[in-house]
Amino acid sequence: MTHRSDAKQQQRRLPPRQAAFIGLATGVLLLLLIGWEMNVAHEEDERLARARTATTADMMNEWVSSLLATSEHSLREILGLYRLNQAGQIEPSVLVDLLKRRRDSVDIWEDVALVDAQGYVLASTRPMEASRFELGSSAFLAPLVLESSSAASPAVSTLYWSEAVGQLRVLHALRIESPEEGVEGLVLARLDPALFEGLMERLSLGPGTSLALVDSSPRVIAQRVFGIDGSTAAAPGAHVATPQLLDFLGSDVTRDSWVRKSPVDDNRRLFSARKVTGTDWVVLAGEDTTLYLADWWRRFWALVLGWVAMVLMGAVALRHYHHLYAAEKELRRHRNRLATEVEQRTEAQRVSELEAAQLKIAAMAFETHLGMFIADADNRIVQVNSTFTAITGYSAEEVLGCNPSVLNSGRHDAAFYRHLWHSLQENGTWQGEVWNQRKNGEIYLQWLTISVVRNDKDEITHYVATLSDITQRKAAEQEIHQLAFYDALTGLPNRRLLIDRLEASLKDTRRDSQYTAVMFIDLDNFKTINDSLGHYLGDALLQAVAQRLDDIVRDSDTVARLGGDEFVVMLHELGNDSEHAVRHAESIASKLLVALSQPIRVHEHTLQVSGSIGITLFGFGEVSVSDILQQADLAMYQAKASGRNALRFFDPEMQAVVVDRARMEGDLRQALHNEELRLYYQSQVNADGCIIGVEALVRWEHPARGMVSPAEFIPLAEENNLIGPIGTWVLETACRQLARWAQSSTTEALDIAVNVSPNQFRQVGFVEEVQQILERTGADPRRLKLEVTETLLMEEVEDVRSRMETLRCMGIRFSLDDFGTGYSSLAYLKRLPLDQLKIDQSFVRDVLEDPADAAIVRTVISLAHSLELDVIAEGVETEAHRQWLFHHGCVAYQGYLFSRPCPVAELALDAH
Ligand SMILES: Nc1nc2c(ncn2[C@@H]2O[C@H](COP(=O)(O)O[C@H]3[C@@H](O)[C@H](n4cnc5c(=O)[nH]c(N)nc54)O[C@@H]3COP(=O)(O)O)[C@@H](O)[C@H]2O)c(=O)[nH]1
Repeated sequence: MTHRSDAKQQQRRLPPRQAAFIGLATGVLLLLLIGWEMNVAHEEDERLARARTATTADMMNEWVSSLLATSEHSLREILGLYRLNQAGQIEPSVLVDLLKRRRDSVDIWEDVALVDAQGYVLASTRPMEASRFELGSSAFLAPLVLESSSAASPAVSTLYWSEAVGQLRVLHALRIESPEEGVEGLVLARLDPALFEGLMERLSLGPGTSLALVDSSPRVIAQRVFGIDGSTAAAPGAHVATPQLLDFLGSDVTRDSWVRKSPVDDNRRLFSARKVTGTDWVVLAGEDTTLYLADWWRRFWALVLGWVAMVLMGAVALRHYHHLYAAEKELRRHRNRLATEVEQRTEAQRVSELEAAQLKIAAMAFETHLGMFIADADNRIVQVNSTFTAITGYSAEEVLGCNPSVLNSGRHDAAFYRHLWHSLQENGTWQGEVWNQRKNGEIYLQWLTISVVRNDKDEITHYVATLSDITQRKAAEQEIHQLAFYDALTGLPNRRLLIDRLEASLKDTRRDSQYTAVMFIDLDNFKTINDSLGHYLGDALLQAVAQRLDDIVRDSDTVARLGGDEFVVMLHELGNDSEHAVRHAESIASKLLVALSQPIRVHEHTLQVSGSIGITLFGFGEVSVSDILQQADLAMYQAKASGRNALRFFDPEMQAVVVDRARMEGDLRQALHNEELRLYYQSQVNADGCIIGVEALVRWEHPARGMVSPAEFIPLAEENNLIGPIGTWVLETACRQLARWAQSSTTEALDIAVNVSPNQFRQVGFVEEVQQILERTGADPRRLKLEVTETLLMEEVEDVRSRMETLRCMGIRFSLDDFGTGYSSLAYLKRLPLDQLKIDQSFVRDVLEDPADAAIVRTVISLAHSLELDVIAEGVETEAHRQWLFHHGCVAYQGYLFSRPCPVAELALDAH
């Protein structure tokens, strides 16, 4: 019986050959499984690396595109300036000035020039620029001027050797063309590739990554390699013509990726390539394969070693089995029972050894570079891997049995988790970004994937979660975003973001019909400070200015830095009432001017700056972003021309006025030198109609404009510090006339009244100058009357009084001009050494019709009488005026009734 059953068992048991075959098959199967698993892991690691490099390449593409968009915008602005120049509205000298300001405000521009279709330089920011660009010989420039089909939008060049700077550079060019003239020329901006490299340097990407900007030749414009010893970045100009890159450049695709040895440092990398939008430049973001596959190799070797161990154990087991089988055969007849037991034990041992090997492989697979934890159906953690511990800081012992909520940061609300659980129940999976908290309290961002495991009865048995820390990637993305849209020095929005916001605001205002104000701010004396105290202090000053501007506006408004010392403030939602919007914008701009002019403490220095602000409003009607910025810029230019620390609004005619004023200012500087000023005289008569004196009134005989009224050029002279020399000339000419008249008995008693503007009167040395003129000309001071206005008396009254006293001691008299139109304080009438009140012509004009004007004139006359001052009325045009004035006690007159201002030769002095 025992023998029979032993024999039966012996028949059922596998012969050693079959067992060896099965063992071999199992080994091969496991090898295949390992191969499959490693392949999947390799693809996954490569996919993740590709995603990372793609993100970096996209961001870099976005960044470079944004810089070029800013450059393009400014090229178009320069095109606008060129048109104004062509229309004669901008002087060539002003054009160069405006080009320089545009260049200083675009970070990536080194120089900018306007060239005509033959390549002759019309205007350039580089004083030593060659006078002609060889357009025809340049493969880049020639098509722009010669081929009518080439793009109207700007184009970027490949790297070229610039003779002007003696280094490699790239050009950004915009064609100037019109339907009538065809191609008229080019706007050319020269870009220094070092700038792109400098910007890349600021990125702190992960180790083993590289970034390159390549032109279409293909040569490196700029490259950076991050955090790998022995890896070198290529110098600008290095050729990187790999087959993959050449294929990519020659194809229509705009994005691609490949793995190959870098032609620069021979390191094997995975590259993601992007064509920079609107150009044939390429951004290449690379990641070193040895780094992103490091985990993969660790797992590969662990699995291979595990497999080898298992094969060895299997071989040992088989060998053992073979021995036992033989022994069993040998002892079959004698020790059937014993052999059966041995066989059973052997079988159990074999199975447990195989199971142990399989478990070991599974455990190794669990140890991936992603954090993993498994929770049971009650959501209690049952297993974590070492990467989980590395990411969260929690060891397995600390979290086993705990709810995963131990990782919660508190940043997500209940609705977030409700949605997560709902997705798990419905779809069996959920993935997304989650803010979690490490054991040390640090909050970090992770990418979490949760999958549900179900049994045969479709009941949930486990949850498997993988998590990866994406804080660094997010920080890099944020950094690139910051660099693309914000100014690195001040942290304010840059030109690109400002343009985006302006575009958005244009859409909003069209919808809501609300005004938006745009203010262009330029610091008046920044360049001097920057040049004299150094860029370190200049930068600190700009940061302080940015802070001040930002402090004044609302959070919903925008303060942006365009570059250099140019800032833009955008005030949103100013309502639909234009007057209210203007008032509001003016009040904010005034606050900004006050804030800017306060002393600024910067690194032991106390600095003082001021600003000029140009304002434009939009909200109704069609206008483009470019128009808005140009309007504000021109308004700012006018503010600067008006004497700085000022604000100006733009209106439709303003552009022409600005240009006209700039030209007139230049001409006025020449007027004295060219002897274009003339002194006219208007007689002043007494009650009998006899001339008792004259008022000296200056005229400007402009060679092209004819006779220019002082009402037009005196304010301009005041704003540009020209009033001093002009006033001196008037005074000296009038005094010479007095000296001449003193020689004739007919004219010796005539007075001359000379207008003195407040700025002229306040000038240091004015009193001494009057004295010197009197000495030089020999004029009798008692015949000289200085006409001052009320505005002079509003500030520093003591100083004014003391100067007037000194001049009066010399014998000079004072007449108060335009009395009644301004401050009209009785207090200063009493305190100041005045001799005469002059009734303003605006009251005399309507004295017969307007009872209010009549009352004012009566009051001025009686005031003069009671203060024992003379009184004279100007603007007397009719006999009725004269009679009314005479009737009310005024016995001195000036006006067209008696004579118009005229050259001295035409004065009717015989009436004296
Ligand atoms: N600082 C200086 N200011 C000067 C000087 N010369 C002139 N001015 C000021 O410019 C303003 C305009 O002057 P003008 O165009 O010469 O006008 C004067 C007269 O022509 C005009 N006037 C005189 N009589 C009449 C009249 O009957 N009707 C009429 N419509 N206008 C008349 O009034 C002006 C004189 O003004 P006032 O000086 O207030 O007496 C003017 O403000 C000048 O002051 C200069 O050398 N320096």
